[in-house]
Amino acid sequence: MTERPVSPLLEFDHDREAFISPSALITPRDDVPRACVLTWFRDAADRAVEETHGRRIMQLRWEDGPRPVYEINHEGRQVTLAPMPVGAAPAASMLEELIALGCRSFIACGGAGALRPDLTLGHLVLVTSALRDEGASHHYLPPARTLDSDPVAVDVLRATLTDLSLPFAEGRAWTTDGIYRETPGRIAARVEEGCLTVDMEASAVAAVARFRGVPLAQVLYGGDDLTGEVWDERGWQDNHEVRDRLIRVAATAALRLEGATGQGR
Ligand SMILES: O=P(O)(O)O[C@H]1O[C@H](CO)[C@@H](O)[C@H]1O
Ligand SMILES: O=c1cc[nH]c(=O)[nH]1
Repeated sequence: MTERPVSPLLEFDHDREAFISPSALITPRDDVPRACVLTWFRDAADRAVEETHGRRIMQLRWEDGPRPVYEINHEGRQVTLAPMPVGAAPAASMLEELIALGCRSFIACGGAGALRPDLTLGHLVLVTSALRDEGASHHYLPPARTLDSDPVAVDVLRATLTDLSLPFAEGRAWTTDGIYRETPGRIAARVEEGCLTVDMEASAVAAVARFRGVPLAQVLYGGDDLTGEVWDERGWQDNHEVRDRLIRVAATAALRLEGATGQGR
């Protein structure tokens, strides 16, 4: 009998061809901006569309309802803005569809639980690597604890944050499928492994981007606080100012990344 690993997630399949291919389902469109912002801030995405006189380009069809994809106007150019679903697996599949649609340079912005006391509410974190405590990335890359972010995309995002005089920390994100299983022991172990934040998608979207050969970098802001005796929610999801600003910063960086990697049309 074949020896099987203890978890099916450790059983990586190197075959690049899958039965259902996003490029067979989705026709690439010339009118979709190649520079793309992925955001988990649905509220701020709606505001950005309204404020920049953007438009809905299309709706991706999903079983739990349509997922809109927008185009916003930024610095006199167009950028795709994709409100992303929460969770590693849905986010990974949505990114697949955006790549099939024709998007080519990606900056992701989201919020995350803070694992270090200096990550005050709204403090930015440039993700340089992610700890793969989720399932989705294991369908794209061989098993490993961590995944480094794309170095070119990280450089562009770092330069953008610096040019805009925005203070930021940089380091590793802990991506988990188990938001309600962040136990004290697990948190301590992840901090020991160098994680600054905890989120639910960073390593999964990084893995899809690596697999498909598109550049992607991510910036998160310090949201709820996991460093104390008890959880401090800090009202992190009401921080409109930082969420609106992050979408603009991500759009600037996505356009720069498009230029830096020659991904423009
Ligand atoms: O603001 P976002 O990026 O959604 O951040 C985090 O918050 C959600 C969980 O509440 C997950 O998506 C996690 O990644
Ligand atoms: O995934 C997440 C996001 C925010 N806060 C958490 O504790 N976990």
